[in-house]
Amino acid sequence: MSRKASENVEYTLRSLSSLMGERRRKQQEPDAASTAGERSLLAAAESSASLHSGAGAGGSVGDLERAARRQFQQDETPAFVYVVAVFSALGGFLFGYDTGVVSGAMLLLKRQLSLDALWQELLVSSTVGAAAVSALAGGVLNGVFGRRAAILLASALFTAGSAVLAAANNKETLLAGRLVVGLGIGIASMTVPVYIAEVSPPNLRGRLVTINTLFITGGQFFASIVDGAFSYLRKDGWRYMLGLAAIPAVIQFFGFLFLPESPRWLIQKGQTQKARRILSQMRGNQTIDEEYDSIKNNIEEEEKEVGSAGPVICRMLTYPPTRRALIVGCGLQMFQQLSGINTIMYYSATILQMSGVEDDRLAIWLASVTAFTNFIFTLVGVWLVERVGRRMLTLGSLAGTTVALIILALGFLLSAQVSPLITFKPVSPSGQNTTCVRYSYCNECMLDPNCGFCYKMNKSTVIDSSCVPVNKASTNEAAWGRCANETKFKTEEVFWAYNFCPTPYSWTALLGLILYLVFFAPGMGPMPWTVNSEIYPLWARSTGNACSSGINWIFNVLVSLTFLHTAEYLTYYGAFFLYAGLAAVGLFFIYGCLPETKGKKLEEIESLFDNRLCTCGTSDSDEGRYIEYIRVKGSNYHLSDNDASDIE
Ligand SMILES: O[C@H]1[C@H](O)[C@@H](O)[C@H](O)[C@@H](O)[C@H]1O
Repeated sequence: MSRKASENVEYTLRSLSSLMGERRRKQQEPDAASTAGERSLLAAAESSASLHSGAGAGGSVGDLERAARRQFQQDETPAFVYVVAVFSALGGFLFGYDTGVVSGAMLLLKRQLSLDALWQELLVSSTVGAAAVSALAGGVLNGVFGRRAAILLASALFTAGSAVLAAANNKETLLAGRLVVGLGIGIASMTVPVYIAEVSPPNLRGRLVTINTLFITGGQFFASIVDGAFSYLRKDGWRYMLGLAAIPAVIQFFGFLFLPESPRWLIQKGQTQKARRILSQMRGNQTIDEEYDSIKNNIEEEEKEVGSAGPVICRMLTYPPTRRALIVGCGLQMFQQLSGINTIMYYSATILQMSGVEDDRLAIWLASVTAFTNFIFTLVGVWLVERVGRRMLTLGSLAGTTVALIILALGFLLSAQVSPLITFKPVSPSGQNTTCVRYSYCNECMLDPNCGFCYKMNKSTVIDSSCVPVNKASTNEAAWGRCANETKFKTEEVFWAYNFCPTPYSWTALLGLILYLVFFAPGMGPMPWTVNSEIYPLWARSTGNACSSGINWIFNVLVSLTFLHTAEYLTYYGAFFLYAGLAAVGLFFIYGCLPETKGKKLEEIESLFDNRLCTCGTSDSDEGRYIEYIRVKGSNYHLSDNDASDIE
């Protein structure tokens, strides 16, 4: 057992035996009510043990331990913790909404403000870029001003940004609004999981933090519905799409004016009375002495061990346990993005079009089915996280994601192999040269962002096919020729495919897409956020989360900006095989390096990183051992194999 872990056990035993001493002392005092309360608790535990084991009142210590555990689980968590978690998770909702809504808004914006490709790219990526910067800077903000101030600032930024976007009259103002919203997203993405983790009781922490990711994917789903609904409002529909985010932002802002600061941050800043008050509010009928002492001792110990001089990031990098935690946290966030979630979400409409969905608007609605799948399966993650634990959930999820990526890549590979031949080469009306006429097959034409595929169908065979320039103002039609007028497609019996090719293998890609979301959403989606909120000691928590969230956003930009180029060089199937390869590397990393944090107190988790990095798969870690608390005489006890015998 590591030094830190043994100190923890020692501390727990010390507090347990002193409280036991107190218990015996008090038994002799005429405190009838409390003795009766205590007896009833122990009697309940014993009778429950006998009931479940059939061993009678003298059942084994194991039975008693199990019964005590059951008893503890029946202890009510006050509704206040849930209220706090939900209000904080509105930050996640805004993160999801603002990153998701832009694709639909852009369809309308580019027409109304005649945006060229560069401006479209700027308006989408500026938010993610700003989020990366503010997530990194959010560490200092969190450390100095606290979690509550950071969340208030994020909701103020969301509100201001949404108002600017709704009222914008030119592209420059839009860019400013998107940057402000991005700053809010970055701060929220790193603060909310930390705040929720710090106010939650250990047995619910994973579930409550995962709710934040449920809100992210919920925000993305809601954004896709709003996109669909307002896409009918050709003029100014985008104002509603972008401005609606102000509503949850204002709710969160006013909510947080009344919600408390994280007790852990307050203890760190020496505001102990306030911290005790908030902690008891959060724990309801459970007393807080042990939790409070353990946070306080931990802070003092850390200060002795690591010191408090120099920037936190330097201290983190020179102190092996936090350095290892940082590598694990950043690695998880990096592999989340490298497995391509945002490309999959973004290209889901294309994948669906490959499967024969021709109507653009239908494709937008179907994309909301993708977002819905992501959302619903994140809910499965919320359910599983406290059952199977973070490690198993992440490993299972990434393994499934890798297989799904391979199926997706195979779908594209098969489609490329039967890609329709180009049989008709029309001459450009203006006589200008176009690269599109050079291609012989649809899959070459599809990878050129300037060209689209125009064809007719004879039963299930593609005929009279040509590769022609796309209309720069609307990718729904060609620049000239048979496919130049969207409204005439039906009468002329022609079809237009931009970014995809008609294929009989679309079902394989569709299967890959669905499997991808089913596997990714419960584990790889939420776990990087959840695990990062738990693995750093208090002094390093804001900085650790700032770095790992920054990595998440940096890789988010990198993957989305490089996807089209990667697809151009490696083709679609090459790009998805590449993601599958990266996900497989991630699988080894997680297998070796990610310890189980389920059920542990935040103060105990640091000791999981005492051993050499990447020995988790083989080490004798406490994996699978569930640490629970039982309340005896109104005190929280840490129940372990050693101390169970102390309980009569
Ligand atoms: O955890 C979230 C979630 O999976 C989202 O769907 C995705 O868009 C984000 O990039 C990710 O960080």
